[in-house]
Amino acid sequence: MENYFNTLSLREKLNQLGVCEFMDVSEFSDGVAALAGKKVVIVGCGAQGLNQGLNMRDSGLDVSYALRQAAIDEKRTSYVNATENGFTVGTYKDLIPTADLVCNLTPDKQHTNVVSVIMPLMKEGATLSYSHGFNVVEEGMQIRKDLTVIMVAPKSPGSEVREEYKRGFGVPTLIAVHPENDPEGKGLAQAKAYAAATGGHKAGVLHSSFVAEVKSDLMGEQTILCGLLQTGSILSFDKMVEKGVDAEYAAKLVQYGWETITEALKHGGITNMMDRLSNPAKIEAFKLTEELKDIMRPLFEKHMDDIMSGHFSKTMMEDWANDDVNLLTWRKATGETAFEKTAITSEEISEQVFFDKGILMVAFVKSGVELAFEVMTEAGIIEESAYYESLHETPLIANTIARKKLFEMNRVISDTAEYGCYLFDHACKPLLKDFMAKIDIDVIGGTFEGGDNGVDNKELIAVNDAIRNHPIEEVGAWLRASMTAMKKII
Ligand SMILES: NC(=O)C1=CN([C@@H]2O[C@H](COP(=O)(O)OP(=O)(O)OC[C@H]3O[C@@H](n4cnc5c(N)ncnc54)[C@H](OP(=O)(O)O)[C@@H]3O)[C@@H](O)[C@H]2O)C=CC1
Ligand SMILES: CC[C@](O)(C(C)=O)C(=O)O
Ligand SMILES: [Mg+2]
Ligand SMILES: [Mg+2]
Repeated sequence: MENYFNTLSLREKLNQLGVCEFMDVSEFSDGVAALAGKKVVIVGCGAQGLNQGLNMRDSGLDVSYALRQAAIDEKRTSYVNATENGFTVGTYKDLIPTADLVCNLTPDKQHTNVVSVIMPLMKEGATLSYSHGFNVVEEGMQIRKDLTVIMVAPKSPGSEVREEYKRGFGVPTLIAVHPENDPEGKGLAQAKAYAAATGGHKAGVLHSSFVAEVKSDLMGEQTILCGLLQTGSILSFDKMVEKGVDAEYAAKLVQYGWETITEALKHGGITNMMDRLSNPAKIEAFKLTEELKDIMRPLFEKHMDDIMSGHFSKTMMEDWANDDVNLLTWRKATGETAFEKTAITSEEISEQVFFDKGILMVAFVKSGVELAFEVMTEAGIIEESAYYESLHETPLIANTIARKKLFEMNRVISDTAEYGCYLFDHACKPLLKDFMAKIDIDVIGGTFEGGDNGVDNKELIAVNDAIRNHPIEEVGAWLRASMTAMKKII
């Protein structure tokens, strides 16, 4: 097998990277009809498997779970999750031959093994689906020609896929049909029905390609979504403790700070997040952001370049073949950071205080979101996709840190995201050494001395203009407006 993306001509690479059409909610008027009465078998019952399955069943689809024999025999969490929720569970041999749609929701690392075992069991003309295209794009998995291959990729952790559905909504979702496997031309209709069954159509569906989804998803998770939140957590906490802030207070400010400040992104983008600061603090956060962007831009570009060339996937797969030595070493090191180990204070921190004492964290978010967006779009990823993979998903990942710090984030995200997160974090922290040496508690954990709160008018106008006119603010405004409009119609 060889990297599928790298087999394409430059023209075809650019074509597939540029596939991105925002689908109007009216395109989902058939709802789940294309899958009604069909047998849906999900392989794997983890973060995405369980939550997507619950949504699909509630949307009227016939869903069961095929688990590996050992998971059934040992009554592993996947088995318990599926059976306690009243789903039929069986082995691959029991269920795969009966399936019209097989949803492969096992970890990416296992896809070649799993697909090689289930493919011969699939009936003629059935459909195989993924929620991330790594196996097809980076490993070049070849799928039997009679099978249709689709992708329905929620831009969200599995837990929020379920929570949003229960609220009567959904999470933005990318759908695609693999151009090499659409023998009957039914892939798009089925992908739309699957997205509707998970609630994604109520939040915004992008008709994308396997290639565009993989390259943007890997970039988002490695940089702003997980990598930079990890780096920012560790550096912010360590700085506060070094400067004498109570460690338990510092731990709370960081653990809940990301969630609180990024909530402002959901409502009004970076503009709104920055507007939550006083004028002098906003100008200071802006300056810190500009410095951070200059320092980190080459690292963001390296991650994008390595993802595009296949170097990232090649080296991660080498680690898979080497018993995950890097992943496990990095995971252990994360667990041993002082931030992870410090209990949090019971002292209340009010919502505004997270902004006022978290100016550095605001700067980390702004710089990471903008850099990820800029570098992705420069590489040919369409703005809407880049928005979902940066600004939109940051608050959803921040929620996981609020639950149980970095451990929870790295548990909930996929194996590829966890690997990429550590890779970025280990490269980023040394890069920020000189920058962090200059940081004091006026921008993290303490009070910003804004004097009499006065600012220079011209400087404030220039800063506000720069914030509001970043391209991510323009695309974000209309995507958020579409989400709100859909919420109102539905
Ligand atoms: N995590 C997320 O929120 C997101 C994930 N995705 C994508 O969704 C897919 C699933 O990821 P995720 O939900 O994180 O996966 P999980 O790590 O949560 O694992 C899913 C399930 O796979 C089973 N499994 C593990 N190894 C094997 C194997 N060798 N054979 C068969 N089953 C196995 C496990 O059950 P058991 O060990 O009991 O057999 C587990 O229940 C991936 O493609 C990922 O990229 C997309 C968007 C977000
Ligand atoms: C951000 C990580 C992710 O891509 C996701 C939850 O969308 C993943 O692979 O887990
Ligand atoms: Mg993702
Ligand atoms: Mg991912």
